Amino acid sequence: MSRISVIGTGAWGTALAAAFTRQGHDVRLWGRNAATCEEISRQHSNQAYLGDARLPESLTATPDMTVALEDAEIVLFVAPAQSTGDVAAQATAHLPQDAVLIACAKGIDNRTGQTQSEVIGEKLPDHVVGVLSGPSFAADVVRGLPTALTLALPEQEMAQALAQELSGDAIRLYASDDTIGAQIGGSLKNVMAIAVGICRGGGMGASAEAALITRGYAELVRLGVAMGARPETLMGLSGLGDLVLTCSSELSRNFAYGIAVGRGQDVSGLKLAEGVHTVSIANEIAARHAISCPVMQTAGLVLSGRMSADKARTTLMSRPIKAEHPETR
Ligand SMILES: NC(=O)C1=CN([C@@H]2O[C@H](COP(=O)(O)OP(=O)(O)OC[C@H]3O[C@@H](n4cnc5c(N)ncnc54)[C@H](OP(=O)(O)O)[C@@H]3O)[C@@H](O)[C@H]2O)C=CC1
Ligand SMILES: O=C(CO)COP(=O)(O)O
Repeated sequence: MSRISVIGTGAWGTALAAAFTRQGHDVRLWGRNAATCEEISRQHSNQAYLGDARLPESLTATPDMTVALEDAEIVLFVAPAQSTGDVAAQATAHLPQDAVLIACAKGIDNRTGQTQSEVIGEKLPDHVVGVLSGPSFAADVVRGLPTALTLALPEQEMAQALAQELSGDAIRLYASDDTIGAQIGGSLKNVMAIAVGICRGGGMGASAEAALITRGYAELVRLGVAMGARPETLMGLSGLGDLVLTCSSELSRNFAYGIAVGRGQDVSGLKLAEGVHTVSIANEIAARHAISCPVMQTAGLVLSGRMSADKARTTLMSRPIKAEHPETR
């Protein structure tokens, strides 16, 4: 049994906290909203983010970092990607010396281009920093449905030991030492899911969606490898696995966001879609590495209002004809 602290009382933080509590760990949640913390601790629900899902009675949440992080052995960072740096800075004064930190948000810091583990590592340089990522909807995990994820730590043995410790009936963890690779899939699949959503919302057909997923995956691999990911990691749960989930279910907020854009609907009230915040920096990084990413680039243009969904379709369809796998020829 481990003492786990979870930073973030949104859908994913709360779902992970519930799942690890059910697996017998001593879990404490931190959230910035005192009323949500009170609801989790006393009513065992988080209506705003997880509707009627029932949380374990022994799970408590607090807006006080000192209380949340007391004696923590493992700390999961689960605030939205662009706020990870802020919450990591807030945690500095309260973290036990040996706590292992795990980045759970999916996105690239749009000020620095850093992955989540790099952001955390910069603020908290004396700690081991790992990554938890893979195909997993909070709505499934909070209900105890089976999920498999990648747990990456800088050393394989350490990852293996922690994967063993944290796996249980509902969460099965696969160990990896590719911390960069385990974050690229989760960050870029959000952008691809928006692109595929635009295609769905624009009524472009299932064949076009399959083409976008496949060509989007080719971009994800090209850019991921340039950023330091191992190709096999991108083929795994945190890459292909998450791309498949997010591009095929309307439970995905990124996919749903894309659908709304494709239909020409107002997106201002929609839930967090991390791809919207990652697309520009991902395109910047691709340009820096001279990696061709037409799907991501087109998605960026549509999302910033500089291109219509129809124009995106004709742009992608009229690109020069080329080999499917130029790198193998
Ligand atoms: N939902 C899912 O199924 C999954 C999500 N993820 C990833 O987890 C991350 C978090 O997503 P998720 O929990 O779903 O998001 P939600 O939108 O459900 O919740 C976001 C939470 O973060 C809080 N928050 C927002 N800004 C800040 C800030 N600046 N400082 C501290 N807390 C803040 C919000 O608090 P408040 O209520 O006060 O606004 C809220 O509790 C994302 O990167 C997402 O991609 C990964 C796997 C699955
Ligand atoms: O990352 C997720 C599933 O693995 C959740 O996807 P959305 O953020 O698009 O809902």
